[in-house]
Amino acid sequence: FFALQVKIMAQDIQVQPTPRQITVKGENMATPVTFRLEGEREANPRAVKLLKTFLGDRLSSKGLPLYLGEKGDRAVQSRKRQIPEQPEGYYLEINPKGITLAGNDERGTYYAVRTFMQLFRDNHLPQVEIRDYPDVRFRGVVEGFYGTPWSHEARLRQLRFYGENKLNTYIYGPKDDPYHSSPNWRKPYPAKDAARIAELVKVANENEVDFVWAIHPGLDIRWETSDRDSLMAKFEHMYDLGVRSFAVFFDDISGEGAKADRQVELLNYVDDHFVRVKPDVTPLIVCPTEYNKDWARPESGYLATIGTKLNPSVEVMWTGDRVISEITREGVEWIREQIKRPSYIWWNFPVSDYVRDHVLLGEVYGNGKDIAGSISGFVANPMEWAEASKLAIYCVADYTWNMQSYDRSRSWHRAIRAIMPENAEAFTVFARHNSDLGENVHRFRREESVEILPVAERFMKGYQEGRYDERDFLALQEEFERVAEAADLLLVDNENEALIEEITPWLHQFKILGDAGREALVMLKAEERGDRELFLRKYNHVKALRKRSYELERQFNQNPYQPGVKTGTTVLQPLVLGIFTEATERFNRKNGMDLPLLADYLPCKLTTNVPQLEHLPLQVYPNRVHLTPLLEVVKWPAGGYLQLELDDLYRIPGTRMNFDVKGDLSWGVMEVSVDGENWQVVTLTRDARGRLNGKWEDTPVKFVRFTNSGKDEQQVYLREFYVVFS
Ligand SMILES: CCCCCN1[C@H](CC(=O)NC)[C@H](O)[C@H](O)[C@H]1CO
Repeated sequence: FFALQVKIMAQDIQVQPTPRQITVKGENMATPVTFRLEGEREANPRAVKLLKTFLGDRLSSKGLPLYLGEKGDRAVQSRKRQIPEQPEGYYLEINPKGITLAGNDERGTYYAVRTFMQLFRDNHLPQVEIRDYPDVRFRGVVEGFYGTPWSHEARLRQLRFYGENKLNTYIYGPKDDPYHSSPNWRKPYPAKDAARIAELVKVANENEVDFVWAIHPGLDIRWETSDRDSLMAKFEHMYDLGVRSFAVFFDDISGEGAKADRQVELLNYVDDHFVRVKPDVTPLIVCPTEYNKDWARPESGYLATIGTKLNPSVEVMWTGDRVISEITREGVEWIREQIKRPSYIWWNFPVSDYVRDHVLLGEVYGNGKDIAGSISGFVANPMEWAEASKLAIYCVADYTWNMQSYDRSRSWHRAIRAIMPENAEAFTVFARHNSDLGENVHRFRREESVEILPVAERFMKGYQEGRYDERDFLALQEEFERVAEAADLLLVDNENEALIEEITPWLHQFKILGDAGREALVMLKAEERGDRELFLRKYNHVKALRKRSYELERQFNQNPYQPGVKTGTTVLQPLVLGIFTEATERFNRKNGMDLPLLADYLPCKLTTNVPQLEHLPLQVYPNRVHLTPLLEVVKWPAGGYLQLELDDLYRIPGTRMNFDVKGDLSWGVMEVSVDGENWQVVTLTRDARGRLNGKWEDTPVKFVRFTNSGKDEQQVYLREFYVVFS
């Protein structure tokens, strides 16, 4: 019986991340009024500071002894053999004779204190022994996305969050910071920015987080000593600010900067003449140009060069089989062969810079639990929404510390309670329906609205076949009510104002979705009962809600890539549209009316024979359609075309393309057609910024296409491509 009881008690002891081994040694004990701290002179000063701040006036020269220190320190000598050998491992013991917090190294001691703080209750302490250590050596976040870099305050909050969750790495590499990348990577930071970096380093150290400063020189680096010296000088400048961990990113570049042997020569030089001569700098990290298997060209010999010529101590990053992909055992073993060392995973989730109108709040899943042996690090690339990214980061902390025990749902629920303790329920509803990315260029998708999906599918099928289960109807009604409630509760929540500020546009959209869902269900019943007056009232209400939704789309989160605010796109939005459409069509038939359905914009179909454009989502507005811009270079073959087919005949008062091409654009031809057979050429003029503009005011047309009519493949950046209709 006792063993069972002990087991039950072990489960209800919640420590984050999940420790490797907890043994309950007896009943809970009363929390001592005071503690006598032993070992503070030798122990990790950051651990001492954290513990003393936490215990405050419970510290005294009398009281229960609390032994703190690293393996070899006198205070924890008697427990030396109990301490795990692994880096950052620790041993924790609480019993009526005393408490031991002993690390295998300084960080281990710090983590023992963090665990103790989580176990602490004012009136009782569990009698436990914990032996714990992380699966993955380097764990954390790489701020490596395109778009608005995180604010200084957001970064400070992140570093404290990492300290609480035993993440030990933050890599500073925002693509749009001009001092990280071109044009100013050669220049020192202006004083104000430099002071902020120095503060980040200080707070990172307090939280036992390595602040890794990354440089992204590849867009315009010249393989001469002058640029090598510029890079060295910049690293010295960062060293003077307190930075002790460095990275070089060669991702998303082409041309000169992408040459493997030149990169390796530079990296080995930096390793030999900077990293290894400084007494306290951690191993250099590089993000290679071929950073995923999809882009790896065996014939280029790029990875082979990295594997055979790059100093073995340099860490090599990897995003998996594709730019955005789940990390599998097979995948990490493949890359390990190529680069002749474990890879340092750069996981491109929850980054959303290619689906900027979505927030990604879903569970962290799909990565192997058996990859720890083949990787040296695992850092997540987050969204530009720092607080919202904490949900996934919390789960990554859990997963990378103790893979075998990782449970995606348990971790996700704990993350929500950690981030929004008061409104955890409301935030859970919101996060459930804001997790998928929608159609996107990388074709990476996530589950969304998992619980309600079977009910929604069964209900819609039943409704269309003329009989549905009333219980399903009520379940959907309940869900839409929860959606509306959650939105309002979160909009007035003040426990995490930074988070609410980030997601407010999506909360407004979520409220509209909840209201529209409930009203669409009322329409359905009114139509069934033949209650014309009520039906028309609710019909108009839903259309008004839809219009408000569009207005939000154009007011918030404007950016040149995926402007707007999408929520519940995979299940709830289609469900509302489906119910509204079916009810309205039935009403029209029964009453000889022709109420228009929701102008779900003018449907517009894209067809193309340019591989990279095949799955390009369109941004469609009542009178415009935009192609989603692409970050990577597009290879446009000779004869390659892109065609937009409209639902009706329209004039085209304006069309604009920006391919970011300095040179000749005469290979590009724009044509329009009524029937898709006979085409007329549209005259294009090139404006001062190199953009192509055109219009077609003659007979209305149904098709617009753009073709590379030259004989060579063209390489362009799809910065902007839109067509206005009227
Ligand atoms: C240009 C082709 C798209 C690449 C997209 N990657 C980038 C580079 C990268 O992944 N490096 C490892 C940024 O980091 C970005 O955030 C992330 C996802 O959009």
